[in-house]
Amino acid sequence: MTIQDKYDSKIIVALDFDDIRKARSFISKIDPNLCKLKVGKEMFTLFGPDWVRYLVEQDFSVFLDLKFFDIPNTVAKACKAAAQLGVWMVDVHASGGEVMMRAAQEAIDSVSGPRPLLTAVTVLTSFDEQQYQSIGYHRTMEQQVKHLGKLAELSGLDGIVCSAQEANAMRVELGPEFKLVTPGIRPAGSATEDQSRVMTPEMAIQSGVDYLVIGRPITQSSEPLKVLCEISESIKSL
Ligand SMILES: O=c1ccn([C@@H]2O[C@H](COP(=O)(O)O)[C@@H](O)[C@H]2O)c(=O)[nH]1
Repeated sequence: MTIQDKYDSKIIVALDFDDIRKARSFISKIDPNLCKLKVGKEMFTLFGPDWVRYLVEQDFSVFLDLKFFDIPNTVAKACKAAAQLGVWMVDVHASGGEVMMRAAQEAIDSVSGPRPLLTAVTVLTSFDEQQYQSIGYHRTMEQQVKHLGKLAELSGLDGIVCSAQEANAMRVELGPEFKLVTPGIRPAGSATEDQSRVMTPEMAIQSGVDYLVIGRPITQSSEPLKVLCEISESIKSL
């Protein structure tokens, strides 16, 4: 049984702050009904598991986005440790392969109580076709996302991290229950920064995405709460 999703928000705010006071100030203004939270490599490296535990204690659904990619035993142990923190979602790289993903799933299942969702990163949303080809894959990027999505499904995972641009095709390929988690979300007019495969929140929801990961357009704004509420409102009736 997976950890119950008590709150139905589809927005996951990427908490990529280097200053814990700023992160705490942002969190003090929101509540778990409004959004879920993602802790990635920066905040985890700076502030560690105590920061994750704190967010879980505040009743937020936390996505621990450390994108594990290593030999099966190492990834399995890391996933087990993540599950013990009480997070709602954790991820690995699908490129780690079926044996690694199955080991991660089994490790998470071995933890008593409800378990986190386990998702797999397909092709990073910062990649465009040219950057992707430069690392030597023979498939097109969309074929590769599809291939890794199928591999994640075969390995028993709950969903994938992909770009919203691939969501329609992945929904057809992977069915209605498989979770589609999409970074690279940019409200109209926002800077794309290092993201290549982007989509607006409204279009992403209409493409069948389950969860929108949004970082800088909210966290770097002078009015983060206002931006978050506007995005939340814009997808409410979709
Ligand atoms: O393919 C991926 C996988 C993960 N990410 C993470 O999502 C956020 C996006 O932040 P923005 O500021 O909205 O660009 C960030 O934490 C990434 O590590 C991703 O962007 N793409």
